[in-house]
Amino acid sequence: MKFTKMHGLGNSYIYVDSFRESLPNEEKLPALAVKVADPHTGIGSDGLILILPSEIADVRMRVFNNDGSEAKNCGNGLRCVAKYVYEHRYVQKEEFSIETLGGIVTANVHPSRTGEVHEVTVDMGLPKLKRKEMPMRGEGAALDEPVIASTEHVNGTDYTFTAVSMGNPHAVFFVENVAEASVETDGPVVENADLFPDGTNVEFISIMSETEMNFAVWERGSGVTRACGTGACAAVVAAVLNGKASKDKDITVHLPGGDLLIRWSSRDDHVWMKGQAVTVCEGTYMDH
Ligand SMILES: N[C@H](CCC[C@H](N)C(=O)O)C(=O)O
Repeated sequence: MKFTKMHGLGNSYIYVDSFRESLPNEEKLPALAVKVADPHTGIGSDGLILILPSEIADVRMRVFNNDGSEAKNCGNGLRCVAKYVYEHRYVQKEEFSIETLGGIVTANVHPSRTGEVHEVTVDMGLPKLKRKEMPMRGEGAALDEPVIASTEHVNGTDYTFTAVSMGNPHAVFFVENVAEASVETDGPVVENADLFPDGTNVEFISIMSETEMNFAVWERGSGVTRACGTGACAAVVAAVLNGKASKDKDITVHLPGGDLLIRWSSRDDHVWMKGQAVTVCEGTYMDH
């Protein structure tokens, strides 16, 4: 199976182009994601991303984490898919739509004079803030309420976080210093809490200024990654909701793998993300 390995700020995936490659049967996709992601017996990545035709957008992206679970969205993946489909001339325009399980987004590539794409802007659409939209468990009217700096009791510990869905769920914690955040202990506890029927991604944020924040992430289904595009969007939304940042400003999110520029626009309430997209290599995977 031919593949392309790409990354956004070190958040890498194995991309399979279904316009060129016949895909394995549906039921084999989770196991394929686990196999190709393995750094020793596979190719090595945070998961698998499929590039597919779409009936409702210019192209469709499917995302599988390295545990085989399918995700509804992937910000770094969207930028790499946009780079790939533009450079392979599947689209002939610089602005086009991408279908995800979490909804349709709009990508804008910024090609160099040689037609290569190194940076992409994505309109990630509306953040979803209601408890039931994460989804999170709750009762009655609370399901229609946002979860802002809410303290929830998880496995005997109180956790205070803000919940934001970018099509996929994020629990955002504000900490003094992300370097001291207990990403690998609190991350999996929150990810797998009964509170989240579908699990959740877990972000740890420290605010540096009105337009800058540091970021660490425990991703649902992949663990610690160097970057999470949807997580960076969720972090900026959570910061605004908590009065720690403002809408309509380009906020630099410093992720372990590099920086993303995120803006929550008051014009249409959409979240915009701008960042790199890099092709690492192409090859043939010998499934076994
Ligand atoms: N682990 C995520 C999917 C990948 C998201 C992340 N890599 C990004 O760039 O947004 C989830 O299960 O929702």
